[in-house]
Amino acid sequence: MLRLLDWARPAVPRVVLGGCTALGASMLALAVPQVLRGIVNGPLLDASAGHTRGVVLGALLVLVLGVVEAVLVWSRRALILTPGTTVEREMRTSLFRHLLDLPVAFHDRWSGGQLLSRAMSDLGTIRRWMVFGLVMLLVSATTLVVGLVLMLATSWQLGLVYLVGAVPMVWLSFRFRTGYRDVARRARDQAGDLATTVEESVHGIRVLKAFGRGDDALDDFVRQADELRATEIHKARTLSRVSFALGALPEAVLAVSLAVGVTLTARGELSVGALVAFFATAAVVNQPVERLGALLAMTLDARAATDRYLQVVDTASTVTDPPAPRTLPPPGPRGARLELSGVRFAHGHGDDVLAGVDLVVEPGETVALVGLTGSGKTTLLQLVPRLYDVTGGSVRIDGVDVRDLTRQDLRRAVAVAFEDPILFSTSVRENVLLGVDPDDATDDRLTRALDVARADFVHRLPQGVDTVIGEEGLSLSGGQRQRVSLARAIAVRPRVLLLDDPLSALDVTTEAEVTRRLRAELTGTTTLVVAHRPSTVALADRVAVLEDGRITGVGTHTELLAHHPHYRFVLTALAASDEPWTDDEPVGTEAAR
Ligand SMILES: Nc1ncnc2c1ncn2[C@@H]1O[C@H](COP(=O)(O)OP(=O)(O)OP(=O)(O)O)[C@@H](O)[C@H]1O
Repeated sequence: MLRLLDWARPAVPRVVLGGCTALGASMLALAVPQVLRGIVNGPLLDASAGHTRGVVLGALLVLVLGVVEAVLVWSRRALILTPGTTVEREMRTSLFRHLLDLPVAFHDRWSGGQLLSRAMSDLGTIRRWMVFGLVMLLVSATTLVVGLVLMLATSWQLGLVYLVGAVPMVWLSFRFRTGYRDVARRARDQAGDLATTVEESVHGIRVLKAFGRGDDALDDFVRQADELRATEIHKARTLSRVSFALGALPEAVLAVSLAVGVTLTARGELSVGALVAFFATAAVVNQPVERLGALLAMTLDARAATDRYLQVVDTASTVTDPPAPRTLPPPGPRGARLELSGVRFAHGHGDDVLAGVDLVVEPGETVALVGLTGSGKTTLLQLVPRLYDVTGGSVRIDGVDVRDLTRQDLRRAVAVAFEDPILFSTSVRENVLLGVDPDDATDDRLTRALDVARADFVHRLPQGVDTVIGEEGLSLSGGQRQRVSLARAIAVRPRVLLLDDPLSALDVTTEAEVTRRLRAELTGTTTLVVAHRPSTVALADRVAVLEDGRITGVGTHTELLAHHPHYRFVLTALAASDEPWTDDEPVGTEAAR
């Protein structure tokens, strides 16, 4: 948990100061019994002393000590509150920054709910522990030690009785620590799974409703909620057992001490004042002992939360900037040369999806990538902007390996329109200009991109391009979202444009219009487009066939149709699942032009 210092360092002075005030308050509480001893042994029992005056002075001193203690307790809260929230914000920001930096492969493995629960409830737990648990644990431990010393000094026999009683308490605390640690971690992981279920159900609410599977989702949720409840009850039982023991043991020890103490006083071996002081001190010391269970539980919860937090933060990003980055040569008038040589890739520890892809897209050229479903077309596209890194071979833009560029330079040069267009809950303008440098984010750039993507419907939205579109653009239709997403890729004016079946949700007329405009616009851009429809192939100068993880044919549509059996097979499969495909369809360079 020392690792928390990485974020908490600036807050340390105030936390230490807060800890000191809390300690001061505890010490004052321990001072009260000593005043009592003075009162009992002095003005109360000593007939020669001025009774009333002494008692009143003593009472006044106790009052002052009480008031100062209260002020110190208040100061602790005031001192620690702000740094606690600051540390939480810093840790949350670090986590989010890191999540943005981690490669897509990481996000493939991690569910949203697990990340969300780390960012929210785990960090809340860590903050509460830092500002309360940690401080109180240290203060309680110090109070305990100082109190024990005072008790031993007051009467070594009674102090010894108390110390012997402390042995089972320490043993119990250690046992509790081992048992509670695992269950605390399990509860947090289960809460993360539950959050994932909520997130997925809300995300897929339309599917659940359309298929009438709401009850199944609810059953699933209730099962997970029950599991979490069982773990929480197990946790609470473990804590209540130790809390009971830590509450009852000191009382039992006090009962024994009382018997021993009264005997010692009766024998004249201990003054009445010392006896009173011992028990008043024991009453102060018992408070932290009784709190110990809850504080230990809080600490172990915070430890589980810290482990979960560090698990993400310590995951190294595998897609990083090179130590000595290269820059791309100045852009040519026709776009960049995209070259994939011997490219291999496997998702996780699975089989190779790409097993030696060789493909060159010349400057300004548009190549359509065609292959059966699951052949790896989307995967191949994602290797260019380094959403994943190749496991073999290389991807080069104008002769420079994409891994030798900084990610910022690379993403300025490459833009992608994904098949599933994700839009953010911001305005159309911000969505479209997302990848454009702020200095270049002009109205002209926006309008032109919207025009080419035939997304001019946005001008008819209530606030035009400033209309905030719903979560993931849900308030737009599928085709509208695709066009905004396409406009976003075009607005970057990249050297290399990657389109993953970007027009699949458009009607035939709109698609033909977008295709025409794209062809006119893409003269200075090299484009690789995944095609599922003949009309998308119409965009292309050449077609590349992806088969068994390799490019097995490159040529115009007509050439491939004549000589490539797998191409014909893919086309038949695509045509069967889509619109009719005929030989005289206006596709390929010759036909399209
Ligand atoms: N994130 C992932 N993790 C693990 N495997 C994946 C992942 N994404 C894709 N795959 C697998 O990789 C293979 C290629 O998938 P990919 O999406 O690249 O195919 P595709 O040719 O684009 O398919 P489609 O035409 O249906 O869009 C598939 O077998 C798929 O199951």
